[in-house]
Amino acid sequence: MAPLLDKIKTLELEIGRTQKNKQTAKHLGDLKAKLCAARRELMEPSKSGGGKQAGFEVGRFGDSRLALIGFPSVGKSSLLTALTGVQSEAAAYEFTTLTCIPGVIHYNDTKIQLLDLPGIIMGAAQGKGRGRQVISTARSADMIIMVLDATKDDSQRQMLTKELNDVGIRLNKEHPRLTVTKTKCGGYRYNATVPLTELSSEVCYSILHSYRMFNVDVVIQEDASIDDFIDVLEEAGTSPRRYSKCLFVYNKIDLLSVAQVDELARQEFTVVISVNKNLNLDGLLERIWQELNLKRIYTKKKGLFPDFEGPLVLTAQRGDKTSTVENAVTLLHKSILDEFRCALVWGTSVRSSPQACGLKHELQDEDVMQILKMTAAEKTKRAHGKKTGATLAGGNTQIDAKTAKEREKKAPLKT
Ligand SMILES: Nc1nc2c(ncn2[C@@H]2O[C@H](COP(=O)(O)OP(=O)(O)OP(=O)(O)O)[C@@H](O)[C@H]2O)c(=O)[nH]1
Ligand SMILES: [K+]
Ligand SMILES: [Mg+2]
Repeated sequence: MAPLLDKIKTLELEIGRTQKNKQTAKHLGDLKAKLCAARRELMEPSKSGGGKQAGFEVGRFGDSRLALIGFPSVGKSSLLTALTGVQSEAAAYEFTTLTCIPGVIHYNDTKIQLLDLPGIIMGAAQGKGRGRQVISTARSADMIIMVLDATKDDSQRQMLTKELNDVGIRLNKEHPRLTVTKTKCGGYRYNATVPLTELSSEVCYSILHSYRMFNVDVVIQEDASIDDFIDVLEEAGTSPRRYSKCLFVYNKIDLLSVAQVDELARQEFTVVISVNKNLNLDGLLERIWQELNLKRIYTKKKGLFPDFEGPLVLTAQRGDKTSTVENAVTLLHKSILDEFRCALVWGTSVRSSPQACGLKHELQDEDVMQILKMTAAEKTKRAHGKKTGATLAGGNTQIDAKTAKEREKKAPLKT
C-alpha cells in the first residue's frame, strides 16, 4: 500500500505546485485524474481481509439518516444521548466510542435516525483505523452532522471537509450541471452552453483520454471546474460521488465568550450548541428539520379523517422531483400505481382544496392525499388504450378533476 500512498503524495504536491491558469489547465486536469485513480484504488476494500468489522453495520431505520462526524472528544456521543435518549458512553478521553451507535430523534411526526460514530483521525481517507468505516457510514447518511469543538481553531472544519472530499463526499454542493454520455461511435462531441473559466473542449478531451473514453457526448451547463468534470466521470465508475448536506455544529460554547459564539454562529450551515449546558439543542433540531426538507403527506380514506399519526415521509433534498404523488403512492405500495386514477389533494401544493392531481404533481409538507382508484371498466379501457398506443395517464386530469370533485362532495374531508 505504501507505494500508492507515496504516489498520492507526489501527485498532491505537484498539483499544489502547479499554478492555475489557462496554460496549465490541461496538465492539471491530467494530474487530478491520476490522483483520483490512485485514491480510488486505495479506498477499494483490500483483498487480504480487514473488510467489514463486526458491530459497525447498522440497519436503516426511520425517515432519514444523520451521521455524527467529528474528531475525538468533541461531544458526539453526548449529543446522541441528549437528542435520542440512547446511552452512548461519553468520556474525556479520545476514542471512547468504537462502533456505530444508533438512536432515533422523534420530531414533527417523523423518525430521524442518528448515528454516533468513532472520532475520525486524519488519514481516514487513506484507510487507516476505523476511519474507512466511519466514512462509508457517512456516505450512507442523508445528512452529515459535523460536530466541532468550539474552543479549538477552525482548521478542524477544513481538515474534515477535505478528508470527506478526498473520498468523494461533497458537502453542501449540488450535482454539477454537466453530463458525459458514452456513445457507441461518433467520437468526441462537446457542447458548452455557458462561458467557461477552467474547462474547455481541449481540457475535457485530454481528461477523457486518460479515462480511455473516446466516444462521448459532453454537455456543460454551468461554469464547472476540472474537479466537477472528474467527479462526473468518476460517478459513472466504481467510486460514486455523494452530494451531501452538512450542518457544522460547534459544541462546548459554554466555554466561549458571547462575542466568540456570535462570530461562529454567523457562518453558513452552522449551529452553535452546548450539550452539557443544554444550550440551543432545540435550535439544532429545528435547523436539522429545515435542512432535511422532509415532506409529510397524511393519507386519508374516503369519508374518514386523515391519518395524522403516521404520515408518508418524502425526502425532497435528493434530486428535484422527489415529492411527487407518484413517489408518495409508491411508498404506500407500488401495486397501487396500476389502479391509480388520481389523487385528491388538500394543502398548500394545490390552488383549491381538494384538487385532483396526477402522478407528476409535487406535494408539499403537510398535504393530505386521498387516492382514487380506477374502476374495473376503466382498467380494461386503459389496458386497451395502452395496446393502441393512446395516452390516458395525465391527459385527462380535467375530466378526473370534475368527477373526482363530484364524488368528494358526497364524502367531504371532515377537518
Ligand atoms: N464543556 C463542555 N464539555 C462537553 C460538552 N459536551 C460534551 N462535553 C465533554 O466532552 C468530552 C467528550 O465527550 P464525548 O461525548 O465522549 O465525545 P465524543 O465526540 O463522542 O468522543 P469519542 O467517542 O472519543 O470520539 C466529555 O468529557 C464531555 O463531558 C459541552 O457542551 N461543554
Ligand atoms: K470521548
Ligand atoms: Mg463518542
